Amino acid sequence: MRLAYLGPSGTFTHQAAATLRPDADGSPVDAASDALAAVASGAASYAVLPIDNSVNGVVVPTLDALLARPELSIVDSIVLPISFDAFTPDPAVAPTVVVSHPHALAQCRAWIEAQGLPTREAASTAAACRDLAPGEVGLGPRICGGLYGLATVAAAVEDNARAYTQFALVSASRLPVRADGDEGLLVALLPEANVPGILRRLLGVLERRGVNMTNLVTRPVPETPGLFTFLLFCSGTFTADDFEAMRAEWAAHGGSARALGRITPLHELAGRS
Ligand SMILES: O=C(O)C(=O)C[C@]1(C(=O)O)C=C[C@@H](O)C=C1
Repeated sequence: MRLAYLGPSGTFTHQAAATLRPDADGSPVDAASDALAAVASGAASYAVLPIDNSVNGVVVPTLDALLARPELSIVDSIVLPISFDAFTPDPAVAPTVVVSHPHALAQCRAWIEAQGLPTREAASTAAACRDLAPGEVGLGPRICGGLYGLATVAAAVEDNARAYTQFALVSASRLPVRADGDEGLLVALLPEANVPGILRRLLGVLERRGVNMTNLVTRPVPETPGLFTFLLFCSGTFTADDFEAMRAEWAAHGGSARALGRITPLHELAGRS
């Protein structure tokens, strides 16, 4: 069974994929859209992608790729602690730039500032570490040091020692929509039109049903300039029937709802060690 993940070997996403589906044959790809294209075409049974980080927020390329693939849904998720080490391919050469995934650079601001170095973005943490030239410092998971023959400049350079990223397992099969206990649901709501009060009316459905919204993200609808999809990160307890009733209410208020799948609200982790 093939599983496409944001690669190359050694990314946090690789670690999430190996934990979610240890039996799968992992296949690294360069971007979220490529991973979902592989599932949509049947070339892979699953994809694993990062969704949101407790420090830097949602991973926009993953959300956009999911919105573009209504035939796919999130069937499982995992939340992993995130810590970055700084690596160099050649300790004898003075560092000139820090390279990593934009989410990694955003989570290590204090350390980067203390070095007084500029930054450069890479497609992933492991891609940054794999492609380092002398004088470049890469930020990535500890495993990248051994994988890519690098020397460690500094360990655990993140600003926040309790950072988490959530990763989604995506497949073409649709699970019945429900959530229980500390699970949540990610819902895409497309308003019919951008008119005054539409968001308040749509969110009223959650309030009346006692469903908590833990995050709200808006993404443009590429085909309709000025129209946005609202992505609702919800937490609560729903049955499939509850969701169908909510979907009908949203439709009555001018919104079409699609459940992207079950996720873990990151605030649920606040009390965990
Ligand atoms: O580059 C990686 O290692 C990834 O798996 C991507 C990613 C992300 O998209 O946020 C995953 C976790 C970390 O927060 C940093 C980068």
